[in-house]
Amino acid sequence: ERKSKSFNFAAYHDLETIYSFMDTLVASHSNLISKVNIGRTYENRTMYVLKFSTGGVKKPAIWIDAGIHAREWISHATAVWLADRIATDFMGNRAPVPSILSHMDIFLMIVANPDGYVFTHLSPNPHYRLWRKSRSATSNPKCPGVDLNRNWDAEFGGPGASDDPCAEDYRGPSAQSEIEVKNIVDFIMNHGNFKSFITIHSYMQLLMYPYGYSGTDAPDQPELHDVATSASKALNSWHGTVYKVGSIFHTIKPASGASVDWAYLRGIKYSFAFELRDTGRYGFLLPADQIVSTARETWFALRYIMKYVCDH
Ligand SMILES: O=C(O)[C@H](Cc1ccccc1)CC(O)(O)C[N+](=O)[O-]
Ligand SMILES: [Zn+2]
Repeated sequence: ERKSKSFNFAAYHDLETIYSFMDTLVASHSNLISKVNIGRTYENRTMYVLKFSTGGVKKPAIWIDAGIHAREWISHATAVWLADRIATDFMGNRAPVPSILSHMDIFLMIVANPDGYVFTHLSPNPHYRLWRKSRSATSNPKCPGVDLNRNWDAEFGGPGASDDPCAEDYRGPSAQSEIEVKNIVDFIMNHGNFKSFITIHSYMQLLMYPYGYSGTDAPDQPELHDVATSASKALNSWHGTVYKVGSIFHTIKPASGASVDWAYLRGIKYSFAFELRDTGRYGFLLPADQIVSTARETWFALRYIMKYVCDH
């Protein structure tokens, strides 16, 4: 039985509501969870990461972010549910969360692109609701925004990214030019002890690993493929949802400047990207009545990955 007060996990919420959910969660689990301000966005909103820790200094850490693409609302909603689940499993002494948290810290960023997320709530009109990028000024006043998943220093400017500000995969003027990306990079580099980097997107039902910028196998491809395959089986065991597993390049598309490749190239071996439900029927407009089942099956995969990382 969850004592998550009256928060409605089966609905999509705006930024203000997500931020107050975070405050409530921290307040009711002050021994486990803290809220870390990692900097501001282009439009001067605050970027928050939830830190789950049982103490110690710079324990090996796992990074999970959601919402780097504003329209992928199921990713933010899943991250909200995951935050509550990690807390309740820890408090309820439910394996494997206590043992994971005795060895590692978990950093969960529910909204990696706050400016874009707010923009998607301004109107149901597709121009707003289906916005993907950030909201920064570009060289073209008619086309603001950078694709924050093409702005990382990982083969920046390579295949699968555009130099046209009006393109959905506009990479920005230079690697880490976007403050939202720079804040995360600085946080992870300053910490210096991350073992796993997991980014949550939608849709297509995929569990992917590096590289996106090239079709060549990453040195750890065999192990990463095994972990992702086992994780997708754990996910499938719950509701029967089928995920495809593979490298970003071969599974969805070439993509340079992506966060997963950046993390892997920086030595964060266990780097993965989730593409949540569905496979196209609703796409980015996934009905709210699928939030909890999507989040729960995703937890089974994440739990597997975190336990694997903890054991290796
Ligand atoms: O294009 C993207 O950044 C993701 C695919 C992806 C995911 C992780 C690393 C590189 C690429 C696909 C999506 O989630 O954005 C859905 N879409 O193409 O709109
Ligand atoms: Zn995405």
